Amino acid sequence: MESNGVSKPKIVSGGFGYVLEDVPHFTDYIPDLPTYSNPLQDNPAFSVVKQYFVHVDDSVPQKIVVHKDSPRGIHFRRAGPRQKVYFESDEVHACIVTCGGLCPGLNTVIREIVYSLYYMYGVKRVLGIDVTVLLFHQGGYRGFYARNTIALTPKVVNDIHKRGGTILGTSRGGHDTSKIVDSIQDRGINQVYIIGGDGTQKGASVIFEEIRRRGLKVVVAGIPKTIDNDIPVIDKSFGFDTAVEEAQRAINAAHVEAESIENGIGLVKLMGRYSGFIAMYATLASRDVDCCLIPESPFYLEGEGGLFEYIEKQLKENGHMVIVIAEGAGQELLSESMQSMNQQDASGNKLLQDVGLWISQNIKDYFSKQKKMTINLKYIDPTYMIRAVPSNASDNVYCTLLAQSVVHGAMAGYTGFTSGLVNGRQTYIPFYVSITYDSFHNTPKPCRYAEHALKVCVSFTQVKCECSITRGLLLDVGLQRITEKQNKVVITDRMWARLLSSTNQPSFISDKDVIEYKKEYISGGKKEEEPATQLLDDANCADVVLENKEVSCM
Ligand SMILES: Nc1ncnc2c1ncn2[C@@H]1O[C@H](COP(=O)(O)OP(=O)(O)OP(=O)(O)O)[C@@H](O)[C@H]1O
Ligand SMILES: O=P(O)(O)OC[C@H]1O[C@](O)(CO)[C@@H](O)[C@@H]1O
Ligand SMILES: [Mg+2]
Repeated sequence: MESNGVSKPKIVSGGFGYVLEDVPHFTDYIPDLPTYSNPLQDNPAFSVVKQYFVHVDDSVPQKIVVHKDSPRGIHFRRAGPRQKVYFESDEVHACIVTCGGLCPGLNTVIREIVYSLYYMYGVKRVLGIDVTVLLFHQGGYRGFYARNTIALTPKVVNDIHKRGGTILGTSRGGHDTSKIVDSIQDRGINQVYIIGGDGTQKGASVIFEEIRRRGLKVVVAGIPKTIDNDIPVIDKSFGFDTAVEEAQRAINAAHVEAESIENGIGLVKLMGRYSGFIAMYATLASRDVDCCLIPESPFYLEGEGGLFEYIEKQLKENGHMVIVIAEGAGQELLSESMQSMNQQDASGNKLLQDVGLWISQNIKDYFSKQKKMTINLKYIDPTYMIRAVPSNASDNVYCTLLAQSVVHGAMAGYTGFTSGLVNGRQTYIPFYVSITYDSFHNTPKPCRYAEHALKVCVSFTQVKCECSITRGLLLDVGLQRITEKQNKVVITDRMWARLLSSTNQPSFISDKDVIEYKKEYISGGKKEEEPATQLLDDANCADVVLENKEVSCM
């Protein structure tokens, strides 16, 4: 199972191109573990449910739109309770940690993990990794090094879902794998629930590898969190709906302001560092927005087809307009006109310059210099408001299902996985480690040539790469399902077309650019193949999955 101390993906192949990307299990590295009957079978709430336990062979397809001859493609293990569990109730010592930025629903997930452990599995020892009770606020991974934790009981977490934020606190940076695993071992923790975004899941994955290397019976399970909805594979991230709903209030205010004054422009900046999902969905939901600018769709200001021309036209025709801009949009324009900051946060994420202020100033300057018309621009920045609110009803239900699923998986002895919704079904998605084992150079360094082959043949543990660099040697490949790349709005997809047709804004791209974009993203040109946008009705169509045979990467 191991290559250079890193576990390989568990891939199970079946008929008609069926591939199961399975999750690790204790039995992969600890022999002769005892099993126990699942206590849920005596729980009156569940024992009446027909076929309550998930069949061992149940899996969920990643792509549900298929053609007559499509192979069955990639599948994930279906989440849910198993007949046999690998822990006795009083043996479990669980802990929960929240990392990265805030997101509506964090407290709901914490609450529901505690409730599921207590009331479904009779587990009484659950810790929150948190030292916010002390002077030094250090939640997140940093919290592992501090000696302070908080005991989480149903009473403690009873009404936390009504509050925004996370009762455990959070942090960026400061991930030290061996210190974290030492702390887990010292405290006798055997189930670690890690709630966080792409960075957090990468951190969880290396924690899992270290735990496995030490041969510990400790589950590491992730719950994906990101307000930007930039985690691939899963349908959408919890808190996203709440954020979009909250953004409506800012857009409404911008619309009211703009409408009430001559040549009024309401400009709203929303979160979305690299992915414009919040801006796109908030725009589609509102119908008052005349222009939506996102990181995935480059735009320009001056000249024919530019933003200024469109603003002028809108103001002449309607007397007002509303613009929504994602925080990561137009960053290349900003760095052209301002000194590039190149600063990073503690986790290494690039700190962005404020595009909202920048674009407001540019619009004002343009109209005052051109003396074309007097405009009235109101800039609204609800950035943190949309993520600091408690989760709405549908996100609360979603968080509950995620939490219950992750607890069922942990009790069943699965580990090294993230719990996620795929095509409306709860699943367990393996972390894997983002590594390509380059047997030519005999190093675990990622080999970009092999990664290229991986793009074509993602589901197999070995590919033979014919490129001149690796000279036909076999390469072991692994990929980090959840964090291998960021989920982004695909601007050649139907959803972005729907947005363009609802706002009537210019697409800012020429036909030539579209052809180039398609060449790069769609036809497997120099950039990787882009997945269809998640959250789409036409997403998740089947790709052709190649046979496990030689793949040319040139
Ligand atoms: N490659 C990595 N390996 C190990 N730990 C990491 C890695 N990337 C990030 N982390 C750790 O994960 C934690 C959270 O990362 P980050 O601040 O990027 O937030 P995130 O989980 O991506 O959430 P958000 O959605 O807010 O960006 C930090 O403590 C960081 O040190
Ligand atoms: O200011 P903070 O807390 O680092 O978080 C800001 C970032 O977090 C996110 O919400 C999620 O990554 C981004 O959209 C945003 O840029
Ligand atoms: Mg992140």
